[in-house]
Amino acid sequence: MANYRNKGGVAVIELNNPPVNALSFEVRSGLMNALKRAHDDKDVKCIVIHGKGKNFSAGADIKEFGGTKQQKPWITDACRLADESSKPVVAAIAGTALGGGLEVALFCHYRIGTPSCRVGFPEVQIGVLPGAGGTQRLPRLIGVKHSIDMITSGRHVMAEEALKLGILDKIVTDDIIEEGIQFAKSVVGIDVGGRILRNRKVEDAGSKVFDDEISRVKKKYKGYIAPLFCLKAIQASMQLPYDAGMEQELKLFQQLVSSGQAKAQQYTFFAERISARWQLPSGANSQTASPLPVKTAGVIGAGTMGAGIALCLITSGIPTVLVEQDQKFLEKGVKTVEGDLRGSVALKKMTAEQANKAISVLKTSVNLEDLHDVDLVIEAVYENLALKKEIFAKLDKICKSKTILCTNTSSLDIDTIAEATKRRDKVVGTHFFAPAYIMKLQENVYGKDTSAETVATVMALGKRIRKVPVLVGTCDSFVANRMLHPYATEALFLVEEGASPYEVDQALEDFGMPMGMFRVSDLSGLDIGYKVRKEAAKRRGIELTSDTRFVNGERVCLLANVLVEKGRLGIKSGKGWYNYGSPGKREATPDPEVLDTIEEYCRKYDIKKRKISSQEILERMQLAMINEGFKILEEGIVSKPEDIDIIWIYGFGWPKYMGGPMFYANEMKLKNVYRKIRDFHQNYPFSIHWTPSKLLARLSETDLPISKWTSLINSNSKL
Ligand SMILES: CCCCCCCCCCCCC/C=C/C(=O)SCCNC(=O)CCNC(=O)[C@H](O)C(C)(C)COP(=O)(O)OP(=O)(O)OC[C@H]1O[C@@H](n2cnc3c(N)ncnc32)[C@H](O)[C@@H]1OP(=O)(O)O
Repeated sequence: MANYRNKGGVAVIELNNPPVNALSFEVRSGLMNALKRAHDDKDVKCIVIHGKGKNFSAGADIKEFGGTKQQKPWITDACRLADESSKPVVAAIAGTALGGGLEVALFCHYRIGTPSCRVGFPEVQIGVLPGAGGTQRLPRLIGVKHSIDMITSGRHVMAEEALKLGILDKIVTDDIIEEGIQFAKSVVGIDVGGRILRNRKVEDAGSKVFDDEISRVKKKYKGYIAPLFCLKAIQASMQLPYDAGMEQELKLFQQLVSSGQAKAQQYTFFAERISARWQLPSGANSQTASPLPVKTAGVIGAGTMGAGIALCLITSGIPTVLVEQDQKFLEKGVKTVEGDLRGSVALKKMTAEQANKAISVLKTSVNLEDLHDVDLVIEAVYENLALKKEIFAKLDKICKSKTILCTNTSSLDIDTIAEATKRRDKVVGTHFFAPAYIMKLQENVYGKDTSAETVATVMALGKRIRKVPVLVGTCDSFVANRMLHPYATEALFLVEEGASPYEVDQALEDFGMPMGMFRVSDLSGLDIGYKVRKEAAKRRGIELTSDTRFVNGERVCLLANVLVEKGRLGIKSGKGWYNYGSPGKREATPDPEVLDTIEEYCRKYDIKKRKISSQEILERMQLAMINEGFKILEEGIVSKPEDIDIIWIYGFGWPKYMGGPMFYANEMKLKNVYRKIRDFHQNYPFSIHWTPSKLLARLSETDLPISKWTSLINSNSKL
C-alpha cells in the first residue's frame, strides 16, 4: 500500500511494502489513489514520494510475473498523475530505486537521493525489460548511449554517477523525507513543463549504434534474449513518438515476461535467496545461529587456490596472513596476488588506491605459528589427507580456542580432518572454485560435529567476500564435484562411442555452458585429474593402467590418461584435448593427433563407433548428473534443490536462462526425466550412475513442482 499525509501543503506519499517496497498490486493502487488525492487537494502545492524504511523501491513485485496477467493498475497507470500534475512531484530516494522503482521516479519531475542510494534497471537479470516506460524515459533524460549501457547491463548506478548522468538532481545528506519536503517547496511556482520527460525528444544516435550494440550484446550476453529486446525498445524511443514507443515497449515486455528464459531467470533470483537460508540436520538454521566476527584471517598454501583465496579476503578488507612452507613458493604466490590486482586495475574493476589498500593488509610468513591470533584459517594445500590432518593438528595447538579452521578440500572427508583436532565443532569445509578470485561459488561443507555458529560464520564470510555461499553436507566429493563425475564420465563414453571431443564441447556450448567439458579439462590441467584418479584408486587398492576398462564390474574410460602419458597436459603444455600452439596460449584448435589417438584406442578395444547427435550428448551428460543430484537430495546432503542449481550456476556457469539442472529437470517433467534415465540404465548397465534415484522415481509419480519437492522428501524419510 501507500501512505498519504499532508505536511504543511506538501503531500508526502510513502510506498509501504517492506523490506524493499516491491510495487505489488496494493502499492500500485495506493500510489494511484494518493496521487489523485494530492492532485485534488487544493491545499497541496507539491508532492514528495519516498519509500518506507531503507529503500525507495526495488521495482515490480517479481512474484506477480508468475501468473497469466498483471492486475491493473499497472505502474504506468499509477504514475500517470505524477506526469501530468502541474504541482511539482519529487522522488526522494534512499537505498535502492530499481526497475519499476526507478520508473516511478522517472515519472516524477525531480529526483533527489542520499549519497549511498543506487538506481538501475536490473530487469535483464530476471529476463525482462523495463516495461513501465523506462526504455522510453531514460533516453529522454540521459541519452541513448548511457541508456543502452544501463539497461542492457542491469548494473546499479551509485548516487555520484547518477548525479553526473542527470538521473538525480541533487544529493542530500540529511533525513531524506525532510530534504524531499524542503526541495519540493523550493521548486513550487516553477513551471514543470520542461521537467516532463514524455515531452522531451530523444537525440538521433543513428542506426549504426544499434547494429554495433547488437553485436556487442550478442557476444557479451551470449544466449540471453532480454538484452536484445532492450535494444529494440530503446531504438523505438528514438524512432517513434512517445506513446507509440510506450506501446512497443509493452509489446516487447509481454513477449519476454512469458518466455522460458524469464521464468528460469526469476527462478534463479529466488533460488539464490532460498539457498542462502540454510539449515542443519539438528534444526539449527540461518535464523537461529549467529556468526562469529572475522577480523583477521590466515590462508595456508600460496599455490593458485591459496593465492586466489587470499586475494578474495584482502580485497574485502580482511587482514590476512598467507603462509607457505617454502619462501620461493610464497614469493610466487604474492606475485600472483599482485598480478591479479594489477589486472583488476587495468580492467577498471578497482582503482589503484583500492589495490594498494588490499595489498597493505596482506602479511606473509613461512611459519604456521604466525596464525596464532587470527579468527579464521583456510587451508589450501594440495589434496592429501595425511598432510591436511597434520596441518590441522598443528593449527589446533597454535590457534586461539575460538579460531575456525576451514579446509579448501574438494573431496576429502571433513570429519576425518576434524578428528585431528580437539575442536571438531570449529572445523568446516570452504570449497572455492578455480579461479578463486573470479568464480562466485563457495561450497561450504559441514561435518557431523560442525557447530551452527561455525556454519553461520563461513556463510557470512562468503557473503562478505562477494561469493555465493551454499551449505552442503559431507560425502565423497561433496555436491559440485560429485555431480561433475557422471557428467565428465559420460563425455568420455560418448567419445569412445563415436562423438569427437569437439562435438561434445560444441553441444554443451550451444546449450549455453561457457566452456565445453574438454576445454575445461585442458584449462584445469589433465595431469591433475590423472593424479586424483591414481590416488583414489590407490586408496581403494586398485591399480589403474591405460588398459583398464572396467573396475569392479563398472565401466571406466581412461582416454585422458593416454593423453597425459603422451605429454598432453592441457593449456600448460600447449596441447591436451585441443592444440594451443604453445604452452599457456588460450586459443583452442581441434587436433587431428587427438582424433588419431581416439581411433587407435577404439581399434585396440574393438569399440564400434557410430554417429552421435548433439541431443544425445546433452541428454546423457545432463541426465547422468541430474540423477546424481536427486541422489544427493535423497541422502540429505543438501536440504533443497535450489542449492544444487545455485552450485551449478555459480560453480560451473550453467546458464541462468536455463535455471540450473534441477529446474531444467522440472521443466522437462520428471516422468520424462525418469523414463529416459531408466532407458539409459537398461542400455548401459555397467555404469552405476544410471541406477535411477529413488527420490526421482517417487517424484515422477507426482505432479509436484520444484518448490514442493522438499515437502515429499521431508514426509518420506525412508525412500
Ligand atoms: C504477468 C503477465 C504480465 C502481462 C503484462 C503486464 C504488463 C505490465 C507492465 C509491468 C511492467 C513492469 C516493469 C517493471 C519491472 C520490474 O521492476 S522487475 C523488478 C526489477 N527489480 C529487481 O530486479 C530488483 C530485485 N531485487 C534486488 O536486487 C535486491 O532484492 C535488492 C533490492 C538490491 C535488495 O537486496 P538485499 O538487501 O540483499 O535483500 P534481498 O534479500 O535481495 O531481498 C529482500 C527480500 O525482498 C525480496 N525481493 C527483492 N526484490 C523484490 C522484487 N522486485 N519483487 C519481489 N520480491 C523482491 C527478496 O526475494 C527477499 O525476500 P525473502 O527472500 O523472502 O526475504
